[in-house]
Amino acid sequence: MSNRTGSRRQKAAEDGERSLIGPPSGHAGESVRDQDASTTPFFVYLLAFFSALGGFLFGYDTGVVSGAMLLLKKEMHLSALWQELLVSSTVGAAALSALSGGFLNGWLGRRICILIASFIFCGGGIVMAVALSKVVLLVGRITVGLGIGIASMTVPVYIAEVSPPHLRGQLVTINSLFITGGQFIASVVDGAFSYLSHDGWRYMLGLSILPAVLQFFGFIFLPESPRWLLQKGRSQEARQVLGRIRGGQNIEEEYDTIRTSIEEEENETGSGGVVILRILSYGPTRRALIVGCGLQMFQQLSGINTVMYYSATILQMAGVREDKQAIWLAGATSATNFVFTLVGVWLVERVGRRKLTLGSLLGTGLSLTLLAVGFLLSAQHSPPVTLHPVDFHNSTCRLYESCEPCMLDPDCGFCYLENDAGVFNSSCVPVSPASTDSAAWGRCSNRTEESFSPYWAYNYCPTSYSWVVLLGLILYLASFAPGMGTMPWTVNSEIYPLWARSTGNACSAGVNWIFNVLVSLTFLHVAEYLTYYGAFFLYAGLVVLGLLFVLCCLPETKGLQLEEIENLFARRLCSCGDLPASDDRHVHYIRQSSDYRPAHYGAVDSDCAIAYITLR
Ligand SMILES: O[C@H]1[C@H](O)[C@@H](O)[C@H](O)[C@@H](O)[C@H]1O
Repeated sequence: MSNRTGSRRQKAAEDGERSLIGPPSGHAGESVRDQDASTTPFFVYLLAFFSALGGFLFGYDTGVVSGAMLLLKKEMHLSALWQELLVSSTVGAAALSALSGGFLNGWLGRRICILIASFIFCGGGIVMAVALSKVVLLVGRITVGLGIGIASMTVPVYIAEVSPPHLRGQLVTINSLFITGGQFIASVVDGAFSYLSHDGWRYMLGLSILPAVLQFFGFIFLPESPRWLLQKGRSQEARQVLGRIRGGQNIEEEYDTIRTSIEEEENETGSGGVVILRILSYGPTRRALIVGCGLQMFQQLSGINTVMYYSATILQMAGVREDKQAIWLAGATSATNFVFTLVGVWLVERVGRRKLTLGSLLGTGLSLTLLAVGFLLSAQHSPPVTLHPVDFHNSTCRLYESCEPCMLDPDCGFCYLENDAGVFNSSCVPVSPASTDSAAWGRCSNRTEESFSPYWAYNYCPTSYSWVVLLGLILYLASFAPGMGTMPWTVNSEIYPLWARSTGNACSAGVNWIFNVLVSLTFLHVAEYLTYYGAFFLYAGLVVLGLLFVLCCLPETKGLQLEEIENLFARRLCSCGDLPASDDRHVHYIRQSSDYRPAHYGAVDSDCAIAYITLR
């Protein structure tokens, strides 16, 4: 450890002690640490609101497409490939732009990046609303994806940098609330415009222009992050902005901490060269990056987007047969996701990031297991195929004896009648090449609304165990949303030192989007090989790995100033044994900080001083 690092630690230790005692006498006002909600200026909330509109657009544009697709595939005669392209191209573009957003963020600043993102959102929205062909529509979807990527990595960083420490977790988590809020509003808009069978999709996709315009004009008047300004040597402006967002509080301590931290970071790691290489070659930032990317990876490996995407199918299994009804009820799924994200906002500063994430992972793992058991019971009691119509094309569908293997084959669907006694007169027939909504031929190729017309089940089987799956779905959302849905974004916004923050967030957001594409693109294939219950057992297993990862690697960042958090990664990432307290200065600092009980150390060997901190 260099002397400089030691000196910064020493200063941090002193700051920590100072904060325990309160501001020295003669201080002009409260320091930022001592603020509480009653003294937090309204301006900070305003900044958080306008930035989080980026999160709203992220949620809206990723969520709205499922409802729009139901209309689009009929109006534009979209093949399965085109449907897949229109959904995944946005997520793929988001991955690319999130990765390159790090450079833009460091170069142009947070504010300009948010302005660029909202401008791109407007452009993409307009292109989609007026698109006359599927190719133009694809261009629009890629454009909004570019906006989503930049917004997803910039907004949490901006909010974290302008927030006072005691509110930072809550304000950054509001961005996640806006993401799930965007997904919820998208499902309501989908429901409302689904009645407009001609051009309804134009309104669904185009409505995102409104929040984008609001954010663009809002940000013309809002300031740049003071931390970025100071890093760029624009100290006068930085001081002004800090004064403005702290609304008359004493900003000297915070200003000095940021400035000292920037100077020392430059001395320790140098200022030239490729940032990602500097991050990887410097221990504390390398460890932070592993934690940040790991959290984002496990967020997506928990299967959230698969569960959300297939919620309509799950509801159909549960007996919801009408398309429109399924769209509205899928809205209830995103509403549940939204409401439980609110619980996360409420809990983050009360229980801290680490406990929230651990609790969430535990619940997510258990509910995924319940989902898997529900699918297993449904598979074991899958209705038999009773009719075997002559198939002139010799498709594989004629070989199946029950619904389960039939629905797992992407080329087949289950056609059946149902009364109080259950399913009868059922057959397994090929799906129509034009649309998965009907069979290629036979009774289910031309269905009518009449009560004796057969049902067509594609991708699901009717089952009496649907309540287990439904319960699993609700418990899943209730446990995922408050912790795993929010904390990866929140923690990433705070764990990197200033020089590495843009690049660190770019990488971890990129990892999030890459795993998002991977999980959604592979789900149907995984289900084909492992069956639905196998796929959900697999996700549950991955969540257990995530639980171990968080248990061993995620330190608590609650209440610390951004400049102090780097210290938590000063030693090797530890595993979960216990080690007696040591005299290390860092440990001393953590122990003195008013937010904590004497620290609890987990370690594998004596080289490893801090693994985690038990909160009061
Ligand atoms: O944090 C968000 C949120 O949980 C969303 O519901 C999900 O769709 C996103 O992939 C995730 O990053």
